[in-house]
Amino acid sequence: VRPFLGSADTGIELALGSTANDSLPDLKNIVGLPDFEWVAERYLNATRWSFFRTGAGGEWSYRNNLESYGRLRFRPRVLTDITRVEASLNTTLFGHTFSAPFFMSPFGRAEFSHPDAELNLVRGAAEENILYIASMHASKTLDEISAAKAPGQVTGHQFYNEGTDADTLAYFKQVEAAGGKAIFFTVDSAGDGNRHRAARWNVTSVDSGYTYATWDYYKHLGNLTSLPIIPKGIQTVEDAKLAVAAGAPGIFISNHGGRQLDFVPSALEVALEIYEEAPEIFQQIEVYADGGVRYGSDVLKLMALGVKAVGAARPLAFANLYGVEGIKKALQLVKHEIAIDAANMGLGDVHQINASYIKLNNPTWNGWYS
Ligand SMILES: Cc1cc2nc3c(=O)[nH]c(=O)nc-3n(C[C@H](O)[C@H](O)[C@H](O)COP(=O)(O)O)c2cc1C
Repeated sequence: VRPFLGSADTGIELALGSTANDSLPDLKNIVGLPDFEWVAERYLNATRWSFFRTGAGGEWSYRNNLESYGRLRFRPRVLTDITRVEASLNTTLFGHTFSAPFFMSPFGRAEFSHPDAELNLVRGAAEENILYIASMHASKTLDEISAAKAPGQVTGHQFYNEGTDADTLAYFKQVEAAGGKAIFFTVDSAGDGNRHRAARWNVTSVDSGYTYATWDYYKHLGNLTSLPIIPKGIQTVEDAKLAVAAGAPGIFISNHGGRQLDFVPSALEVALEIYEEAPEIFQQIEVYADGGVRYGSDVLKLMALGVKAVGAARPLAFANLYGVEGIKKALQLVKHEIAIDAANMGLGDVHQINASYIKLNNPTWNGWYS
């Protein structure tokens, strides 16, 4: 067992270490996404903390999600005009324009960090014009989430195959009525997740049991809705190709935050595999990714390989301790980091990033960094 640096030491202990465990530090003292996790670990009770934090098995996938960004180096360019980079962040996803190439990944049981649960998530997303993808296992009902939406707000909705076609059709109709514009079909959870940390507190997956889902079933789902259906949980280039062949308008590279199967590749590793073996996929369809994203630089590394937009879940679950203001602050921090990091890489337009801005075949790629 080697020591694992879950979060870089950037001095939060020195600054906020005297905060009592039952109080939240002032939001103005939060300087980055990892700070919300530091707060949550001290503030939440063991059951709630363990539900959000858990990974599968020995949590190697969880750690690797965080650490793999640290193995890839940038190749920044200098003396280019970057003064308009902030204005370049707008990103169009499934035909709708948002303020950044960043979105909020779906997670269940948001009530564990705030009584208003998903209502804060959807409201914060609206105020910052960021895509929010609601979990099918949200604490609030879809009607409640829908009622909290701003007029015209575009949301995505996550789907697990857990019932009959009639149940699925009813859910899709509800999503459509709620103004949902895309379905994210979670495909990485065919079996239950082996979650030791969560099992100790009896808060393992909400989606347990064995799930029937095949590529034919994926195609069949297209008969039940006209919304784009994006498979969430793609982890190999083979499956990325099968998704294209099945007519998917997009794919979502994800390992469920390392919560389903231990020893699976991080999003960065999967994106690299697709980049090396079938780079045309990034042009053919929209590619989304998440897992361990905590800094603007993580977003940029995935985008350099061709990923269109990048998500995070746990940081938003923890930011929700502060309600809507926490969600807004988290989204503002990420947007700002993406912009200033892109500027320091010499990018006048964040969407011009490509693989020449990262060092492929770096000797540290296969080694541990921390
Ligand atoms: C507490 C929690 C609950 C989650 N619930 C769902 C879910 O209901 N559906 C789903 O597709 N993914 C779910 N996920 C996975 C996230 O959508 C996302 O893929 C992953 O957490 C990203 O990694 P990150 O938490 O390191 O950002 C959940 C993740 C967490 C942490």
